[in-house]
Amino acid sequence: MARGSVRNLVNLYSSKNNFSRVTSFLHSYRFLHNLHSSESRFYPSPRPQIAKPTQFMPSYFTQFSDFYIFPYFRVHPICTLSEDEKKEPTSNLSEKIESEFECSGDGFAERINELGNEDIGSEEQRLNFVQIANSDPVEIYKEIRDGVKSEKQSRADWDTLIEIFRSFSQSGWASNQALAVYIGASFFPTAVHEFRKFFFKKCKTDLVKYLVSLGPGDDAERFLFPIFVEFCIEEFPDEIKRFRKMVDSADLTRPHTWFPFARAMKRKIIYHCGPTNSGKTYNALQRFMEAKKGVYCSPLRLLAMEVFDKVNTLGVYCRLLTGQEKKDFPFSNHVACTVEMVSTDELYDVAVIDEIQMMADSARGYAWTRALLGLKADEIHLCGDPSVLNIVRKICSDTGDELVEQHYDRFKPLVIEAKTFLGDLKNVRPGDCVVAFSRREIFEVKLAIEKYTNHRCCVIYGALPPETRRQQATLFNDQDNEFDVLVASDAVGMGLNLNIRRVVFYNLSKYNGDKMVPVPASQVKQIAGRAGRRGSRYPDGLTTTLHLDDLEYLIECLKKPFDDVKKVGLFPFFEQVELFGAQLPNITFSQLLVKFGENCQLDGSYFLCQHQHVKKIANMLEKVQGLSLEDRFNFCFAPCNIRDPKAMYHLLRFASSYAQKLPVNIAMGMPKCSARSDSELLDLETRHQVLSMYLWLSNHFKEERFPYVKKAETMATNIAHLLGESLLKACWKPESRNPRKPKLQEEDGYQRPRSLVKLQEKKRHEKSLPEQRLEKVAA
Ligand SMILES: Nc1ncnc2c1ncn2[C@@H]1O[C@H](COP(=O)(O)OP(=O)(O)OP(=O)(O)O)[C@@H](O)[C@H]1O
Ligand SMILES: [Mg+2]
Repeated sequence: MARGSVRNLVNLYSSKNNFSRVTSFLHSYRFLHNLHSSESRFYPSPRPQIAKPTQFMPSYFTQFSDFYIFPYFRVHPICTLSEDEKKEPTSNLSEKIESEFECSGDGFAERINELGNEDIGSEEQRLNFVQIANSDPVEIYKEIRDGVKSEKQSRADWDTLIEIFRSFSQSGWASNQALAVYIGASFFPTAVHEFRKFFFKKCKTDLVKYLVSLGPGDDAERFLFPIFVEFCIEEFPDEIKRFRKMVDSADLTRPHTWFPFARAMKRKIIYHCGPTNSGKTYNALQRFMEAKKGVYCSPLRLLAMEVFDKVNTLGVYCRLLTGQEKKDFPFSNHVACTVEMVSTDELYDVAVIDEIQMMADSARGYAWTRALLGLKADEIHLCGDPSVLNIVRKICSDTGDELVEQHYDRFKPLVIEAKTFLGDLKNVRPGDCVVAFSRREIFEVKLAIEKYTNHRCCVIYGALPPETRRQQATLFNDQDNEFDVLVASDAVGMGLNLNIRRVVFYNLSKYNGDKMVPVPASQVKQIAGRAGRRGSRYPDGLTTTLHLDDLEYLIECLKKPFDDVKKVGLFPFFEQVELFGAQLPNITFSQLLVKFGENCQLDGSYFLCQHQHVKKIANMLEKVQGLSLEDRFNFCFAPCNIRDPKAMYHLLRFASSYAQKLPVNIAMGMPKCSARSDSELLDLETRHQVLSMYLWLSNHFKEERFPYVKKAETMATNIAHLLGESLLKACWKPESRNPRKPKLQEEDGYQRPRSLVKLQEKKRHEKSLPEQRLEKVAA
């Protein structure tokens, strides 16, 4: 508090009329200050979380011996002034108050001045108010509790009192603070309702008058809250205990302590930090291959397959493990797996975690976090951009691991080309990769290029099986054929080594499940970085946009420094959800997940990964009887496209058979030939996804319950083959998987895509467009 403010306060304090208002203000100010300082220490994220007072405060209550509430009210009354001092404040008072309030507050002096202008009534009342404001809330509570019937109040005072309690029951502040004493948000309104009844029944006139003088709002809330806490502790011990147990079981703080074996090791973490195409993965894989026993964790099945093939070719025997496939190699000590599948039980000499920046991914981030925290390896190589470097440093200081940083530069700078496409796909050249962000656009581009030029296009997008993507990549990389252009979605963005000369962005906006949004800069960098890989036919990379309108955004993205990620993803293990669920019988699994999300506690460096996908499947499986909680949990993580009703239907069928203890069968025919239309192509994609799901389930449940694994594998291989064949001759207009959805573009012929960036950044586009130039930017 500034010295001037204290003087002001002392002056006000000495003026009789304002004595109690100032005291009450100090009261709430001190109270706020206490709470505020605990907030900033214990609520590191903007989202209110439940403080665990055990960690920082001495115990005070005997019945709840490990938490402590509002020490100032109990230990120091707000102003420890003698009676004489109260009557005649001296200049020493300013020092006294100042030393007690070592904080400053915005608007504090203004508030004091405001108080100075308010009149609060008779001398007797003033003294009463001072006494009440200085009283210990425990005493106030006891007085109400032990009192007889409430005294008669005026109509106006009752009305104000009702307003005060209404405002208290709706106070977000009070509801949040109540969490610290284990009054849950859902129980808070009931608790306030009971508190109100209790208060109205027995309160004394002085107290009512004092509250009325404060009026509805912050001051009254701050005054009432500690009394409310006393009431709750005495009246609702069972609710408090139950909620507390629930909160403790949703404790996701200190996740590094979940892996005691990894903590017992002294691990060496090597962070290969740099932009795309700088040799990060290459160098990490060198160590992996030299090791006696190693594991490579991949962000994609396709990349795991690539490493599996590559290291086996180089004579290092390696297994493959993804959610869908297990390929053993005799005498192998090495394994290439998808990051979700990595074992934290096995001991390794060297582990590689590729694309470590994916720790910050809103849905899958938890898998990278788990691998980093839990892998039992003497040496762990992380490959990624610098965005998570700071948080990895913090994690390593928490875990006690040694961190070595190796920084890399791009082998060759990425060059931005301007004014080469001019909105016309006819300007496509061999080695171009045209990037679009929806399946529909991908086929529109392919159709247009093949119709108006002599080029043939390969396609890569998320719904294609890895085998088909790989076949398309090989076709594109191979020079001895007419397929010299690649049309791809963002699925091309990670790790794959393709012979791309130039990445051309068809547009720079994508649908985020709700609306069209600009593609984030980090993703633009990642995708553009696919051009010009070392050792490929085109070591110098180029990138551009189809439309000049988008060029400025591309330049901006590539110039932008990497984000500094502040939080990485976490998701509870099944055991944590199970423990939490035990506190909440009679709710559905999907409700349980929602409750967990609401109540879990996280450190400031972590966020809870999104689980809409999981909740949607949980909802669908709700009616299936006979599944244990663990079965439900596992079914919910099956790789199922939740927007595809056919895939969802098959998942439901698999779960129902499993629950009835029947052998789970595929019950799906095999198409005889490749697709002749887009709807047939979509059907092939869905069938492959269903088979992939079957194989995934067979690896995550008892295999004997899924007796048709061999058949599913054969069918999946054949369908991937049919998909490849279909894509070679695909020359049809794309259809939507969901026909009811409004179409983003017109059906007839090739339409110029509308640039969302253009709309969103109209202002910027009013400026003159950049001159034709070649600009070197390190991506
Ligand atoms: N020292 C090297 N000798 C030979 N080839 C190399 C060397 N370093 C990297 N390469 C090759 O350069 C290409 C790019 O390397 P790498 O895949 O390791 O890059 P990266 O930094 O991991 O890129 P991304 O971020 O896109 O995954 C690969 O084809 C790799 O084989
Ligand atoms: Mg890499």
